[in-house]
Amino acid sequence: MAQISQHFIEHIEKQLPQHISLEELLAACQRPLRKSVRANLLKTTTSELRDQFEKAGYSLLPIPWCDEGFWVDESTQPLPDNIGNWLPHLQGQCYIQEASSMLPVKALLHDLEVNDHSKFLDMAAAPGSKTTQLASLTHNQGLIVANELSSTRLKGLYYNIQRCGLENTALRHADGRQFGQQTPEFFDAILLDAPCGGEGTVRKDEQALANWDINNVRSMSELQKELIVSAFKALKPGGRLVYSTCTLSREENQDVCKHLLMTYPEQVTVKPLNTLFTNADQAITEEGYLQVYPSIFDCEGFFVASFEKLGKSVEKEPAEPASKFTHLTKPSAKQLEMIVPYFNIFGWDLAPLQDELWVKKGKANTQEIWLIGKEIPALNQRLKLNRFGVKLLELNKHGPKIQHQAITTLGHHFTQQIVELTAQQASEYYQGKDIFLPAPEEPPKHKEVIVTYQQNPLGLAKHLGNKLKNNLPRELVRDKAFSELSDHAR
Ligand SMILES: C[S@@+](CC[C@H](N)C(=O)[O-])C[C@H]1O[C@@H](n2cnc3c(N)ncnc32)[C@H](O)[C@@H]1O
Repeated sequence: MAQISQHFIEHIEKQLPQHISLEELLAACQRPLRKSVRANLLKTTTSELRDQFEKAGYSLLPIPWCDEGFWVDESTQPLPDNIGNWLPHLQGQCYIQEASSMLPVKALLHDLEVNDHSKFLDMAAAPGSKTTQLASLTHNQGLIVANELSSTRLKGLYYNIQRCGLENTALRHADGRQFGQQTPEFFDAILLDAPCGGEGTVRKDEQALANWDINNVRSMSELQKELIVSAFKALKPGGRLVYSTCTLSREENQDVCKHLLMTYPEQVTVKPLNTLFTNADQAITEEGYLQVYPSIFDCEGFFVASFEKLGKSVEKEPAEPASKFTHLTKPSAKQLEMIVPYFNIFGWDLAPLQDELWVKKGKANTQEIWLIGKEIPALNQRLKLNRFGVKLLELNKHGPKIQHQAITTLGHHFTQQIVELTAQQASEYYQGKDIFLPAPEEPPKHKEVIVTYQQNPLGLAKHLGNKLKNNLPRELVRDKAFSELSDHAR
């Protein structure tokens, strides 16, 4: 049972809009949260994912604001706790994401024109539910900078970005408050899913309101105000800023938005969210923000506000560029003569992307070939990016070797050297095991093969005739990987 501090109850009672009853809110806080999942359109379709759940015996309910998301009815069988080890999850076809947390990206993209030059910033991005949602809905178009302050959480973000096949995302490990100064008026759209008190998460975390303290709310609000101003400065005139939290207190929501409006009275306007989805008006505030209480729509509490930038907020030119691509060089003609034919073996013609190839010095006399989007070099002049690009190859004295990240991120380009696995074999592959072939066959001339399951690339293996030698990176091995959801639901 959720423990709810009396101080919180007294505080929120004063702030509730007329149509929200305190009793209903407190009762909703005690109900367990419905689980929801979102299809990653970079790796599957919504209907394919629905089929996988329905085949396992689950009924699904649509989420009104997210066509790719659905609630999973657990009344007949619960979802397994270790759903992260389920093959479609490991392959990045789905993301377990709270329904209301799917709102901010929907608001960010609502009527927004997106093209290959669009620049997005996800200012507080880990563990990546919204970064991956954004890339899924924009089909890897443009460039996303995913920033995160916590180094521990950055690792999870990187894992999810790779798992979900994001090609266009650069990671940054910095305080979001730096962007306004370092990249003024640079991004077309910015999501600030701010660090917050998490009051809306009590249905999932019974302790979320146990030790509630107004002082924490106030200090969080100060940080959020600095972050929103930084985000606004980093936004191009005409650009879109979405501010969101999973908390309920006005101090961390409306007051933060008010601070932005008061700081830039001439340059900012609210984009009302009342038409974002059918029934959005049940959650709309008088300012045009969405304030989802756990008692409406039966999900987590969430707050979402959307703004448009009308005019410049920064007069000064940005400071000198911070860093250059000092550790990267362009491939030589000789290297290109090796790289391009090598990828032809896998059925991918890399020649049109030659301008995006870079060489980096690897470990022990190896060289690495990276594919780095055209927009990144200019951005890296301004910001020190921590991780970017897709590692395609390692070159050593034995020749080139294709890399795992190339397979999972760019797998759709590869048409040759493919071995399709059964569900059982795919689970064994993720468990780090070699796959013994029931009928030994002549190994192909080129022994490196891409293993797929349901046509989705899982990684690399070496075809030795009687077995496929597992080449999955050790850190991605999952001893408990499984293929059948229903077998694990008990
Ligand atoms: C609400 S969570 C983000 C959730 C994420 N957007 C998602 O959907 O998966 C807020 C994140 O902000 C990070 N954070 C805290 N202070 C920050 C700061 N000053 N700059 C950037 N990120 C910060 C936290 O570590 C946390 O990961």
